[in-house]
Amino acid sequence: MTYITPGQRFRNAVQEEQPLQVVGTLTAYTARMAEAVGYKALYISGGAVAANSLGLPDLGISTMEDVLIDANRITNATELPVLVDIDTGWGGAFNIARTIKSFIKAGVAAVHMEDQTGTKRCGHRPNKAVVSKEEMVDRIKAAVDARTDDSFVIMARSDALASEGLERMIERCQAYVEAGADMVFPEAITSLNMYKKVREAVGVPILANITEFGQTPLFTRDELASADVDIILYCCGAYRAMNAAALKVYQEIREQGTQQGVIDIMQSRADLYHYLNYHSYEQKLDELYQAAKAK
Ligand SMILES: C[C@](O)(C(=O)O)[C@H](CC(=O)O)C(=O)O
Ligand SMILES: [Mg+2]
Repeated sequence: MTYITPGQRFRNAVQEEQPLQVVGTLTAYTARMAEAVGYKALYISGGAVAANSLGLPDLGISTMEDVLIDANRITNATELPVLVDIDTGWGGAFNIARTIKSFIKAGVAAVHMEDQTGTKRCGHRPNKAVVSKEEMVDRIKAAVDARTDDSFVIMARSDALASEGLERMIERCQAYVEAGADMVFPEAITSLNMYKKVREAVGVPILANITEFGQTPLFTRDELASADVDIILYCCGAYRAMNAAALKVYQEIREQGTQQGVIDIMQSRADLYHYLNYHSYEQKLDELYQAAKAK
C-alpha cells in the first residue's frame, strides 16, 4: 500500500468534497465517532483545548505543548487528516519553526496560524489587535521554511476584517499567499459575498468558520458552496453540545438524587463500545486466553 502523507490526504479531501466539511473533535473518542459518521477531515480548536483541556479562556494562554498533547492523542486514534489551530504560532520565527516541525511529527495534516498579536482573543470577540502585514508575512515565511514535508498544509488566518475592513484584509491574504500560505482562513466574515470576493482574490482554497454564537451567520453548506468556499469548519458545535449535556447531568443528579431523568441524553454502553470496536478487542482477548489455557 502506498503511503499518503496526512498533508496530502487533507489536500485530496479538499479536492474531493466540495465544500469539505471539517468538524472539531475534542478527544480521541469523538474523532472516532466523526470518522464513523463519514467526515473526511477533523479539526482541533485552540479555544477547545484552552477551555476543555485546561479550563482556561481562549486568550493566548495555552502553549504549543498543550495543543500537541491533544493532537498526538487524536492523530493516534484516527486515519483522517487533522487541521490544528496553532493560534499565532507561539512566538517569533524560531518558535514558529519548532511548532511546524512538532506538528508534522505528531502526524497532523494542516495548521492555521493567525495575524493577531500574541495576546490573542477569540476571532469573534471585540477589540482584537493584529500585527502588521509584514510581521505576519514573516510568520508565514518562517512556517514555510521550517516545513520538513512539502505536502503539510499551512493555512493563513486573518483577523483583520473588524479593524481594517474587507479590502485591507484581502490585501493581507494575498500577501500571505505570496509568502507561501497554501490556504486562507478569513475570520469572522459577515456575508456570503465577502467569501466570494476573498476566494477570487487569493486564488487558493478558503475556509469558512461557521462557529455558533459568533459574528458569522450559520450559513448552510449550499449557501457556502454558492460563495465558492472550499472548506467549512464547524469548530465548536460538538463540544458545546457535550458541555451542555454534562451540565444537565450534573444538575439533575444534584437536584433529583438520581440520573433517571437524563438517561435519554446519555450515550448507551452499547454505543460507547461500538465506536471503540470494543467487541473485537474482547474476542481477541478470549482467543489469547483460550490459547494460553490450551498450552
Ligand atoms: C476557530 C477558533 O479559533 C477556535 O479556537 O476554535 C475560535 C472559535 C470560537 O471561539 O468560536 C475563533 O477564534 O473563531
Ligand atoms: Mg482558535
